[in-house]
Amino acid sequence: MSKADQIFLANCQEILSRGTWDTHLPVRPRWEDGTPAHTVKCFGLVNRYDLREEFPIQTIRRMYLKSAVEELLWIWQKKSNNVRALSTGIWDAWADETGSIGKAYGYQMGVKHRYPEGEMDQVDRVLYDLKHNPSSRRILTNLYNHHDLSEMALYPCAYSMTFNVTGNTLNAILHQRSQDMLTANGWNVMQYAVLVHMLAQVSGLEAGELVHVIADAHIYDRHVPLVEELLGRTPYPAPRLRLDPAVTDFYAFTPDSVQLENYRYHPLKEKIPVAI
Ligand SMILES: Nc1nc(=O)c2c([nH]1)NC[C@@H]1CN(c3ccc(C(=O)N[C@@H](CCC(=O)O)C(=O)O)cc3)CN21
Ligand SMILES: O=c1ccn([C@H]2C[C@H](O)[C@@H](COP(=O)(O)O)O2)c(=O)[nH]1
Repeated sequence: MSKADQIFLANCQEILSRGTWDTHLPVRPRWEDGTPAHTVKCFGLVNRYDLREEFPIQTIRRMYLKSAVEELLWIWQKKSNNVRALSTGIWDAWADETGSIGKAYGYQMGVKHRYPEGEMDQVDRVLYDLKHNPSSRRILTNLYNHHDLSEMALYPCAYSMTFNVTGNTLNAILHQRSQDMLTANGWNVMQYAVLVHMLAQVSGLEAGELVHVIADAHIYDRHVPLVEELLGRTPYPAPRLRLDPAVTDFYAFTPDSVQLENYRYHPLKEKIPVAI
């Protein structure tokens, strides 16, 4: 049984049974028809995924790993904030007429900062430190730049990665301020697990643990029946992740560098509506 399913189902069970509804509060997100999108939530979930044991991907519904990796590389490798650089339409609702989502995500990754070693952006600083300063306790990225928030279409949700090298193992903590459990929990976990695998491979390290810290873990009102359907399912074993072993430069990975072996999943008939 996939560990990612077990964790997701336990989180959802907890949110539905012990969570707090915001039905009586004014909320920002809307459904496509303009109705306020309310949620039930738990605060402060911490989930640990041991990437040495298995790849954390859900099997209780089909997960689109290549699309999730495409979005990850859009942010971390292309450092783009334009949805025209994405083949899926997942960000279209937040883009302006030029396709831009403002100074969010990839834009922040591409900003260069001055260091004694020269000018580097956040991704290049991580790659440099993993290679040259593996004992450093300062290897982290942060997209939550208060100075630019007013120019972001959506404030970053998965906003920080802290990397830590222990022996020959690369561990990481993903900090997330807000998590739409049904749409994006499995999506964010599998894409950041792939990132840890990619960074480990190009740095001569082994991927270790991914710790996911979620401040506001919520289920939207219209997702509750779908989550209840998923809670009744029996997960399959996790598939194996195959990352193209020939890639030694982070900038050479593509969504096709990632393959799943023996991915079995349950079909989900309904399309998941996303609150905007
Ligand atoms: N309310 C909300 N939830 C989110 O998860 C979310 C936002 N807003 N806004 C920004 C991004 C966009 N995200 C998204 C949006 C849509 C899918 C989605 O439709 N996923 C489908 C299939 C994708 C595909 O066809 O490749 C899925 O079944 O996982 C995933 C992430 C995550 N983020
Ligand atoms: O990677 C992502 C991006 C977004 N989300 C979700 C979390 C929330 O449901 C919305 C953002 O709304 P806020 O009011 O700004 O919190 O998008 C996600 O889960 N993962």
